[in-house]
Amino acid sequence: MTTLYSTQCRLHPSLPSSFSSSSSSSFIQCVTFSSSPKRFVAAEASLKSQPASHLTPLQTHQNHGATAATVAPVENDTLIEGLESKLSSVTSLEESLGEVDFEKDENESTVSITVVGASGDLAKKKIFPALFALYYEGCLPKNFTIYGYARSKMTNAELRNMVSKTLTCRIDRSENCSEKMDEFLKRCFYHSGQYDSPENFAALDKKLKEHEGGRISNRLYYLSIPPNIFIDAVKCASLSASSGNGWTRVIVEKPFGRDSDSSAALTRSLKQYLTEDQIFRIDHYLGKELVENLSVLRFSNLIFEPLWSRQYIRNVQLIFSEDFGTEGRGGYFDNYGIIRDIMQNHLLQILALFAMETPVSLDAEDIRNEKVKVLRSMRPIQLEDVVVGQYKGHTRGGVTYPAYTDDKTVPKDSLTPTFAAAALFIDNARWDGVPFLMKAGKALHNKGAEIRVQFRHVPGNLYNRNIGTDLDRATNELVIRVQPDEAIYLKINNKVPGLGMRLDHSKLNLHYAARYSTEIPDAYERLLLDAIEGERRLFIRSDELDAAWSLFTPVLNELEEKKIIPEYYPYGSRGPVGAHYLAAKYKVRWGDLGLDTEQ
Ligand SMILES: NC(=O)C1=CN([C@@H]2O[C@H](COP(=O)(O)OP(=O)(O)OC[C@H]3O[C@@H](n4cnc5c(N)ncnc54)[C@H](OP(=O)(O)O)[C@@H]3O)[C@@H](O)[C@H]2O)C=CC1
Ligand SMILES: O=C1O[C@H](COP(=O)(O)O)[C@@H](O)[C@H](O)[C@H]1O
Repeated sequence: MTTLYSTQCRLHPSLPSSFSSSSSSSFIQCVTFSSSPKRFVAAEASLKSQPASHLTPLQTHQNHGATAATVAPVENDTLIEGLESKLSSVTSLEESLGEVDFEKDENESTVSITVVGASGDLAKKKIFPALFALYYEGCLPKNFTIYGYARSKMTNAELRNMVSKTLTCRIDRSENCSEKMDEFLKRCFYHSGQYDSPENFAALDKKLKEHEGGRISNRLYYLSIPPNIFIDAVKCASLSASSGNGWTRVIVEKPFGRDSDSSAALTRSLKQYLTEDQIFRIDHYLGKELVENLSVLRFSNLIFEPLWSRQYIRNVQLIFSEDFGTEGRGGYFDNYGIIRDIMQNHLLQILALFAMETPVSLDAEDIRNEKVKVLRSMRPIQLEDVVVGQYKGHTRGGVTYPAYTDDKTVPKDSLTPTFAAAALFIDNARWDGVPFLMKAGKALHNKGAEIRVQFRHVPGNLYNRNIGTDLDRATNELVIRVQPDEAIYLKINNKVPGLGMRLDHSKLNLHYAARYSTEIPDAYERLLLDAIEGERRLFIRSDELDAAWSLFTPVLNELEEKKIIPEYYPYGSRGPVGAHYLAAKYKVRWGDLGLDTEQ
């Protein structure tokens, strides 16, 4: 096989002795890509004060390997059964799995990834599987170690057993899957400790140093713990387990506070121990393939950008729905509600990317500057422009679905919204008067996330007095289906073939499963890789966060102070009817009603 190589370099700031120290010294990381499966060969060289503009940004985790063959659905089942049987052998891993004998070259660097809260739901469900996927794809650096850290008592073997149960291989490239899993698990270790114990973190530091073997050591901490212990963990990691000669970064999970004040307090506390550059606030929706594609769609296609304004767009809809309730997370959820859980972060981030002006470049700061401008141009949200709902129990087909307040961790009289719809406006020249409608809910009839862009009427439409289709309703609509079954489609009016003249509303459809044979990476894969590479584009900067909270805090306070009673909707329904009145107030019809959907 011919192997093609290309090398790209990026400047990394190095923070030698503690989290908060600043240093003018930097080093360049060069990564060589090849078309062979082992395509990631990292070499790092020390360099002082090289201007970042001299460097090409890295784009590592795209597909550089050979294109995989499409696997027919019937074969997938067989493949999955095969993987399951391989997995069962991995689950019996013992401590004897042994540890990796890294080659020790002091000029090389290492990356140690510590998952703080490794015993928890997110770590098991998302973080370890994403790390394995990166390893499987050859995207992790050569010398890496993964540590799980939590209070639970576990041996390395027990952690490996736990982790192995959630690992899967790419369906389209399952070669050597169980060997890859074994290799990966050999790089996983566990350290039990308290989140507020400098001594326990010092013991972790000692173990990390043994793996790092005197080389340049880069450390990534993923805080997969409840927010009330973020600061304890950051403090201890900072004081006792930061890198001595490389970078130290911390990924912080949401929620970042519950309003402007608590968020600002969290940022202030984090900044006692970390610089802004070290904080990677994750919003996993930014790592989703179609959300990342938004900018590509807008800025690399001539046909969209000229239409992207109040002149042609009538309204924009951002819709999130889940067909299950808060099962198992009611304790967390009741303190936050759907507006904080989904709207203030995931949907607002999408809105900002959707509405921003063309950034100066693809650099993180240029993109984030544009997003902040959008957020700061937004009109304060009026209580009359918000509808809240809460799901109630429902029996269908002999199955009883619980009410939100049936959850034992939720107070019986809770008013916390599990559904919300809101109308938002951006008071700038591009978007003046265009309603951005958001809708998010749990325990609805389906699961999905999408962006719908409804265009204006065709002026003086020749076909208006026609002809099979009500053209007042059949305006163009661009739908970006983020999940599931990713797609981008444009609804257009088209002549029905035949001798007569009849129009129908059809779709130009870019359906990812049909167009691309590769599996779409999970959002956490992209974001973890970016954090390892120091790419901040998809992480939230503190001023973005402030602007997002400034927008939502007043209306959240008003909802709580006025004890607004949510509109109750049955589990599994389409949500409160109030959402339709809200849309109608702005002469909008929700695009996800299903009446004109998807042939
Ligand atoms: N789960 C999910 O789908 C999502 C989670 N998140 C966020 O990610 C973070 C982790 O989520 P998740 O894994 O669900 O959280 P968990 O509730 O599962 O907590 C993670 C771990 O933290 C420790 N822990 C839990 N509660 C406490 C406590 N009160 N005091 C000290 N330690 C505690 C436990 O480990 P031990 O007892 O072993 O120390 C637990 O295994 C949270 O900030 C959450 O909001 C964000 C998006 C989605
Ligand atoms: O952040 C969160 O996201 C999940 C939905 O994420 P998805 O990637 O599965 O769409 C949501 O269930 C959870 O309540 C929220 O905290």
